[in-house]
Amino acid sequence: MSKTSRKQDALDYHSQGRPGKIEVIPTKPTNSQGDLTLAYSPGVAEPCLKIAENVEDVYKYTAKGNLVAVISNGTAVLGLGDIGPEAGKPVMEGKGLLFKIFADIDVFDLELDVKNVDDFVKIVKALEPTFGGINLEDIKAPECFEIERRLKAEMKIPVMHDDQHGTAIISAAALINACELQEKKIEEITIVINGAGAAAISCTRLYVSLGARLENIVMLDRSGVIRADRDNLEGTKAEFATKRNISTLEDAMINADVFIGLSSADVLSAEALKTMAPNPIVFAMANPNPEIAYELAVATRDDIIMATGRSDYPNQVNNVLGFPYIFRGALDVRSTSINEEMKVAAVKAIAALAKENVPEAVNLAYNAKNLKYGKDYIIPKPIDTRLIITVAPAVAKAAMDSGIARHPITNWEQYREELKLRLGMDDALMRSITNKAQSAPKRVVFAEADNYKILKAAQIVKDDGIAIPILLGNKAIINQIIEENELELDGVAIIDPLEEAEMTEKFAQYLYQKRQRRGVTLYEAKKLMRDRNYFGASMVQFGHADALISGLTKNYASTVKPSLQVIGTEEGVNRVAGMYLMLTKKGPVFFADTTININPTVDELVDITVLVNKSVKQFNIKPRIAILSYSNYGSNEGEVPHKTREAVRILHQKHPKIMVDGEMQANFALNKSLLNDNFPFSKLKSAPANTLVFPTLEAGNIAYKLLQELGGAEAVGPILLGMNKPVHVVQLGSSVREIVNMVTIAVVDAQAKENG
Ligand SMILES: NC(=O)C1=CN([C@@H]2O[C@H](COP(=O)(O)OP(=O)(O)OC[C@H]3O[C@@H](n4cnc5c(N)ncnc54)[C@H](OP(=O)(O)O)[C@@H]3O)[C@@H](O)[C@H]2O)C=CC1
Ligand SMILES: CC(=O)C(=O)O
Ligand SMILES: [Mg+2]
Repeated sequence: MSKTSRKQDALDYHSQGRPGKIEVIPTKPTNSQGDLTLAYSPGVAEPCLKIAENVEDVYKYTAKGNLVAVISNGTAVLGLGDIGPEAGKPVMEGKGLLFKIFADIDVFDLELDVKNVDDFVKIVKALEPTFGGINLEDIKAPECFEIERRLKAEMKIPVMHDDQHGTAIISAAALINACELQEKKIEEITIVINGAGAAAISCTRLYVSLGARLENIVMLDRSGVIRADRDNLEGTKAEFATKRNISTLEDAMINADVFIGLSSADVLSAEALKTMAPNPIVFAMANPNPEIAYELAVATRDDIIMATGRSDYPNQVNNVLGFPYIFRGALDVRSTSINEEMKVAAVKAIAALAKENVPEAVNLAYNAKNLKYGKDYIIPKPIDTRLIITVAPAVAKAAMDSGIARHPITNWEQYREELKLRLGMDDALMRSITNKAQSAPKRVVFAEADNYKILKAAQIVKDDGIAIPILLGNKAIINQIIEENELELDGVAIIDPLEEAEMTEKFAQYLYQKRQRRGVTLYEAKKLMRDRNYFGASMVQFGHADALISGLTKNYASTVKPSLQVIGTEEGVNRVAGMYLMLTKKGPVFFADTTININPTVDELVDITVLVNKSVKQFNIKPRIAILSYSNYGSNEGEVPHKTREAVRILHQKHPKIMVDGEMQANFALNKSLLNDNFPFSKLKSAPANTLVFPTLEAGNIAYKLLQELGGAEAVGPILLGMNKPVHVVQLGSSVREIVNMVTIAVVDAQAKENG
């Protein structure tokens, strides 16, 4: 993409639709006159009076506790300089957006037309009743130091100048890890800091508090090296003046271990970079363009660890990794400020998280196969949802331990769950299914192990203790994929059916016995065992594995067939069916049949419902089943209303314990009041249905796909129902996440089948 089109894209992004990037959305119902009476006059007077009696109640009755002001006067906007408050507004709206999406913190961005420190402090101080915290942004040095110092001293809510401390925290975490990777000690490294403003001063102070030696640091501003003998040195600059007899960036770079850029674009040359010590560390953090272009730096030094403030290169060292979570932790314990202990806790939490295995969603988002702690991954990626559950609790705990928390957290497990819910990570059901799987992992055989996605999923389920993978396929090919992608599958069994004469003989004999009257000869049975779906199913049948996963590379029907022939259906069950677990914004809902029975008869609908009822219980959920149609309790005639009505009648008669009703339309099944108002006799009147049985495959299939695309629901499945042993077939081309989900379900299925 050309530079011009990127610029135009950025302008379009901001101008199209509703201009800007944020809006205010009510959090309470506003549909009726009654709602408005509560939201505004006269109802609103009640919380007003409560707060007047006890001012702390402002946290109970208003949004204050989750509201942060992002405040700037536009004097140091990114590396663009003093461009004014209006010109800085897109950045402040951007900070607001990041606060919201990464930490569910609401923001009002306030751009002040004020340069004078006294006036600035006076205005911000007066905002204390409105906000739970103050994030100062892009205010130039040296005024920013006094502004922050005075506001911290005079306000009882957390105040943080992000460019100073957010940047210091994240770059310190990155520096600790980069030193470790380059085998350097922080106490010994020589550091060149280019820039002597808000960010540079605060970063340097933090590095010193973490062990860096003042005498090993050279700081530069626009006039060159800050030397003790320079005239007119401002207070903050004097703190880092060097005694060395050098003047230029080029002088300072000779043999330096680390370059920290917090100045402006393209000020570091390749020539200067060449003179650095072996294994140099370069954080060129000026935004939007770094002190040296990423490509130039890595082309100049192959022993470098290179980071920028940008999201489009590896190692984004940007305060976005810090401020959302620091404020989240501070707000959640209602701390009176953000102190050193909280900052250091954030540094340690961020640095440690980089060493953990990277979730697949992060790999996918960055189009990476396998991000791993190393030179190109020294700190976590901003979209990593583990940041909130790692950094915010660390910060909150540090606030409590250092005695500045007014609202301590007592149940950390619950707090972490709440944090997950904040990001819409409400996959509580999937988490509980995962926990269940982890409580007794089972051996899962992967029929298509000569595939990267399958191997990656195998690694994840192994790492997470969900399953013990068994890989089927050609050993050389599988090992080559593992090696090429740096997967970690040491100790995992790889079985090539073509090398397993004994097992093949045993499995073929079995299949021959089962199918000899259905046209299968022993010779053919042996040949079939070369197909990994037959071999894998046989392994499960003979107890060499507990579950089979297949289907990524073949169509559904041809993947299921071998298992049906080898394993067959459950005793007393005549057919199999497919079910999806839909993780919707309103909670989990099961859909069936979405995969197998095209136009089920009445009996088939009954069988499907019985299978679904049994399977939903495996997930510790009490099934509440609605059999769907376009008709409600006889309101319409036709083939579908008739067969669904008849299925319900038989179910009520033969399976009275199953909580099922219908026929009904989907909105009645899912809306308790609608159902109660119109059909108060319904068996489902006390709560909405959580399981929907569709009259035809097309209805089920279309419904789940619409919900996925338009409703943003995650579909887990299809869960194969009715097999005698756990066999699960992923959809052609599934993602790693979908495969992992399927394996988790297969393990829970295996546990249930083992326990009868
Ligand atoms: N990646 C990240 O997370 C962050 C990056 N930054 C980046 O850091 C830079 C500075 O921001 P901030 O500290 O807030 O701004 P300030 O205005 O407070 O400070 C800017 C500093 O950079 C110095 N400077 C500017 N140009 C040069 C140059 N060519 N050579 C040496 N020094 C120079 C200035 O020198 P003088 O004192 O002589 O004017 C000043 O000391 C910006 O580019 C900003 O985008 C900032 C915060 C976070
Ligand atoms: C990232 C940031 O805050 C800045 O560049 O100013
Ligand atoms: Mg900034």
